[in-house]
Amino acid sequence: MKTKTPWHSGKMICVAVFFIAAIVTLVAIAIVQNKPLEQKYKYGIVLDAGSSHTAMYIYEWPAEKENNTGMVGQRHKCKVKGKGISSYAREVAGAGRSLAMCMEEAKQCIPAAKHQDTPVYLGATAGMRLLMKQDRNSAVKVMEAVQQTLQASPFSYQGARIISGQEEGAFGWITVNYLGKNFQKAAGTMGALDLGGASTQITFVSKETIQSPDNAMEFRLYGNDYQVYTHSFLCYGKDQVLKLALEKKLKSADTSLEDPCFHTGYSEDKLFQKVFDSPCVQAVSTDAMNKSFMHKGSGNFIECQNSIKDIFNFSQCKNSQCSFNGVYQPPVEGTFGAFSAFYFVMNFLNLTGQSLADTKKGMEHYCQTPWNTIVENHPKVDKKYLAEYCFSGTYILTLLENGYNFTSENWKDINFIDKIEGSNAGWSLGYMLNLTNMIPAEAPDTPLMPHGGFVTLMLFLTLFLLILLFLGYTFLGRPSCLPPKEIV
Ligand SMILES: Nc1ncnc2c1ncn2[C@@H]1O[C@H](COP(=O)(O)OP(=O)(O)O)[C@@H](O)[C@H]1O
Ligand SMILES: [Ca+2]
Repeated sequence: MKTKTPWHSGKMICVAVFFIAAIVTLVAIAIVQNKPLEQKYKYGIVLDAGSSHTAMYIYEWPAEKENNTGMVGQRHKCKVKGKGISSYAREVAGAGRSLAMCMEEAKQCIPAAKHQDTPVYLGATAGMRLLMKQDRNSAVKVMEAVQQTLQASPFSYQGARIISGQEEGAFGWITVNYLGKNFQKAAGTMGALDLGGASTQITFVSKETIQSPDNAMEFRLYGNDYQVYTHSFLCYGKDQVLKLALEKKLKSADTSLEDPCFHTGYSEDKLFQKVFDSPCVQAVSTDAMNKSFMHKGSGNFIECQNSIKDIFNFSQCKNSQCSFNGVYQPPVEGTFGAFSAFYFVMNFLNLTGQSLADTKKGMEHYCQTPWNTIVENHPKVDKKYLAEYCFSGTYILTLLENGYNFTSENWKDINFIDKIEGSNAGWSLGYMLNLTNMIPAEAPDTPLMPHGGFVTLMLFLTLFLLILLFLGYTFLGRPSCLPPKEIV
């Protein structure tokens, strides 16, 4: 007598084939679905036309994640050779030409197929704001020249304009908080301190209701409302402040000037024109402009600080409190990112992580070091920068402590930063994010789990059910719906 097992029955073979086919299909689908999607990148270009120089930034981001915070990163930075575009007032075509090399780099860096869809923006800051005051006609022509160069590139030209001080401050704040992924954190945002050559910006969220509309900016980002205090001080960038400081010390009849903000042994013949060529200082006669004076250092931090205090007006304030020059400012709150020249100078001086008292001691020591020692110790550093670090560091300390009212308690809340997650801190990223609508007002709906995770989970659950079914069949006997075993 032979017993025919169910495995030999046509029905069971059929079921088994279906089971196996189903598992193979599921595994295949899961593998295909989970294969990392070929990342499609998008690109954007921003030219930061500063008073001292222009920098081109190329940003990139995965196309399908453009509304997630922190997804846009800096792919490449190109420094334009030569000075800022405002220095081309007398030879405007040169401003356009100066950008050509960086635009060429952009063509190499961004895949050709993407050129047409890559937006390019140029934003000019305080150098051009000053030229606009001094010589409007030339300023307009400089902007036209840079516009022409950008329009001639294969990228999608989106505009070249002089941005306002409020925009410069606010977009710097957006950049640091976007890169720090702070917009979706409960911990709050970080203030932004930007020091340029011709202006400086302070931007932060204050508990206090902003008392002057010029200093208030409102944003709704990722479902949260932010009221931001911002102010840009034109002429208080470090290059213009040096002119303001020299103007205070120089009399038109002087042939030499002893300056505590420069090192002993430093001595340089300078034209009056170098000091008085800016709308930030009082004009002098053409005669006086052509004279020169011997700029000599005496290297004394305390005296330097006292001389720098003279360029701030601390006396008048129409609001509950002010920073300086009658500008309303609520008390500083929270942590701050201090970038651009704040970082360059304090990083050079090795004073980015010290207490306020130690920072002052460090400055005192640095300023009294003789010029020849400084030159010997830093043979590779550009002499122009090198000569000015004592002045710039002292100005930074004075601006932060006496201007913005940072104290020895909250000094540690200032972080001197160059980059966050590989991208430079500055207004340019925030500017592009804003213009491309990449920061949504409301938080995007996020699925419970990523797609890949979902497919994997479904696969495991299905396998688990199949195993249960199989075990159920072998241990508990055949379901009653199957035909009874035939005994032959
Ligand atoms: N390595 C460096 N050391 C010191 N200062 C620097 C260094 N690199 C750039 N700077 C200074 O940083 C400032 C940048 O200002 P910039 O962005 O051109 O002007 P603005 O923002 O006012 O239009 C300038 O004063 C420039 O001299
Ligand atoms: Ca700048």
